[in-house]
Amino acid sequence: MPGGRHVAAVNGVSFELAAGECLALVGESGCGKSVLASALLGLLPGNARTRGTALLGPDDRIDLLGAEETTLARTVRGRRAGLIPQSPAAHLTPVRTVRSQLEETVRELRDTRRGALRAAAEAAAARAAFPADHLDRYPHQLSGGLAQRAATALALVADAPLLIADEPTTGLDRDLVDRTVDELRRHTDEGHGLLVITHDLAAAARMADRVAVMYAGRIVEVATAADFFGAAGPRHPYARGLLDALPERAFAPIPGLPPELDALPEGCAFAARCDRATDICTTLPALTGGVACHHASEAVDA
Ligand SMILES: Nc1ncnc2c1ncn2[C@@H]1O[C@H](COP(=O)(O)OP(=O)(O)OP(=O)(O)O)[C@@H](O)[C@H]1O
Ligand code: NI
Repeated sequence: MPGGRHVAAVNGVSFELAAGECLALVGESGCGKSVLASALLGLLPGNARTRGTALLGPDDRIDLLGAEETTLARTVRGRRAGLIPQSPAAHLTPVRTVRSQLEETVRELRDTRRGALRAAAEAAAARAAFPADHLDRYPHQLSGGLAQRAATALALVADAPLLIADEPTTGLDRDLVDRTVDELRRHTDEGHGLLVITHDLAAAARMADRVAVMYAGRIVEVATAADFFGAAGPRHPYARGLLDALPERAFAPIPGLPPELDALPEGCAFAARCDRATDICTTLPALTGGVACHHASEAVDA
């Protein structure tokens, strides 16, 4: 960071994602979701440091955190791991139309004959609800929502075994959110792995097999979507707070603010906002059995 400050944006994160599975990563703004996505794809700024391993398999397993940039650029990004970026407009090539970018991707990745290129590009656009009569536009001629759908179409056409979608439905109205979510679910069911980052818990409930909740740079809970959104409910007090904040539930926001990432407490980062916190919360709870909370196994007042 400027001024030589050091920010631990993501810490001790560990999870698995299978082919044909969708994992939703949720959590408040600034908790480290996009940094995690960028780290996995080697897209962090040059002054960022990563530690650990992130294996992408099953064949030709590669450690995404240890791989050389040239390897990531040539063989991983776009081919083995796709990204729908959080700011899609900035990632589209400004001087080329959406159609030409889609066709180019098809041409690079598949052995498609010329006539089939156009059809493949148009099919991908349709899947992402990108209107065919806008295909010949340049990125600067697109609204935010259209740029979002263009990025989704590009990711779908690239057909990578792993797709990381960072807020793929921002700026879309509910109808389009549902269409996009259903299309991404279909993509997952075709055998792709999907890590979807979202603020939209309703979208997560609609598409995810499992949910990972991030708070101040750490994963504090991983649960099946059925448990998380169903009768069992989340077990981490923060995760419960996220659900309770929804208008269709208690509509009760979590009081307080998350800690600054350059001034994290040694213990549980949520303790200062948590009504269950006790002395033990000054030590860091490990993620065991899917939850990182000293009080997770205690009964909750309804
Ligand atoms: N290049 C950078 N240099 C320094 N700090 C950064 C940099 N990029 C991100 N951060 C910090 O890392 C933290 C995590 O940011 P990140 O973008 O991952 O959050 P997020 O969970 O994706 O939030 P949002 O939901 O708003 O997209 C933030 O506090 C941010 O200020
Ligand atoms: Ni983000």
